[in-house]
Amino acid sequence: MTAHAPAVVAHDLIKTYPGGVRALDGMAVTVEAGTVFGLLGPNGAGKSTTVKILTTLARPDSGAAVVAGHDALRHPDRVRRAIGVVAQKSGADPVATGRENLLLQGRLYGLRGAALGKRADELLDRFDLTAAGRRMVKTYSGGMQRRLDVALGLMHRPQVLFLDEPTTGLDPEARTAMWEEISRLAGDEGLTILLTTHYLEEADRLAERIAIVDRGRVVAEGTPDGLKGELRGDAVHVELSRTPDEVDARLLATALGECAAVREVTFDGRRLSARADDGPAAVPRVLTALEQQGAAVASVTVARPSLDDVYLRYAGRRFSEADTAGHQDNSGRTGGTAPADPTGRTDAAGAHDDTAGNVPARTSGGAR
Ligand SMILES: Nc1ncnc2c1ncn2[C@@H]1O[C@H](COP(=O)(O)OP(=O)(O)OP(=O)(O)O)[C@@H](O)[C@H]1O
Repeated sequence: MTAHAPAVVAHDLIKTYPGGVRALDGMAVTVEAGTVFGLLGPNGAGKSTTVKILTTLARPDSGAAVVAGHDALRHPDRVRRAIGVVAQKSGADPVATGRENLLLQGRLYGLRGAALGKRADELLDRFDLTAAGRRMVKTYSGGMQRRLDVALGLMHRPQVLFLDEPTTGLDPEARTAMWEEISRLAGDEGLTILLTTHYLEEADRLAERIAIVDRGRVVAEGTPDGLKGELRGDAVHVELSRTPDEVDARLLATALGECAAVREVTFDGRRLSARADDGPAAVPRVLTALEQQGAAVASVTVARPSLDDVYLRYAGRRFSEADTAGHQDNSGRTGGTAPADPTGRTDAAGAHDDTAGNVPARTSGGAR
């Protein structure tokens, strides 16, 4: 990788799973070296599929991906040596100790002797696991296990670390601790981190740049503040007393549009959202306009734009709505992510993911 080359460049990625599910539909991502980049999207948006391709655990139907200066499709072995992967499901052996897991991981990457033990102890210390290092992993709390997963991903000092939903399933306290840890990692010299998340707050807090992913492609990209800044003015949210039907919703939107104080009116059930240059000043006019249409209002809030507002603007629906709809959106299925395959193959069919077979069974928590 040359000094200023991006750590990850992928474009035009298309991936169709068996059964016709188009998981990626022109996905593109560029991550500058030494930065934290967030792929933010609801369930089923295509984040994990992107990570699987970038980490050589799946192949796209078409498109290109270069990671740490190596072509991920032509030289997957070179990419694997340069990256660490923390997959959604823990890769640690539950009946081995934390330290044993680290030692095994290090051996898979060629570390031996004193250097191996030193690196394992260094990481146990760094992730506050020294006291638990000689205990079996099955006795660890969720947060401890997740910290060990990240330590495993770092054992061989990768240039690029992939964190797939690093805090999903953690309680709020463990999540905050993990955020602090990731922020610290981001300060490590030269380490590039690509994380996927469906937590708006997580992306906002950790990532220097964010790509918002919806239905297999990026719908908006920028810094969290830049993205929010693009949405001029305040967000005005009105909770109606009852859900308007389609005709009423249209009438209300027209009436609000005419009152000139607000723009970009959208409905999500009983919730109406709009933008206003001066939110507080717009509220009385909004209430009057709604009242004139006979709509009863339960509550009104005015807020600075959030990433949820950014998502709404670019994806045309609320993040929570899309997250709940999950995989139904582009697959027609309701089933959630396909079960991980212990062989390291990540596609349901697996047959065309032939590169995955060469990954050491425990490569930093890959495809499990
Ligand atoms: N092995 C598979 N076989 C068939 N369809 C799949 C497979 N893996 C993922 N999909 C489908 O591809 C789409 C994208 O899934 P993907 O897991 O990449 O999304 P995601 O954004 O990571 O979501 P999540 O946060 O739930 O993991 C979804 O519709 C999903 O159901």
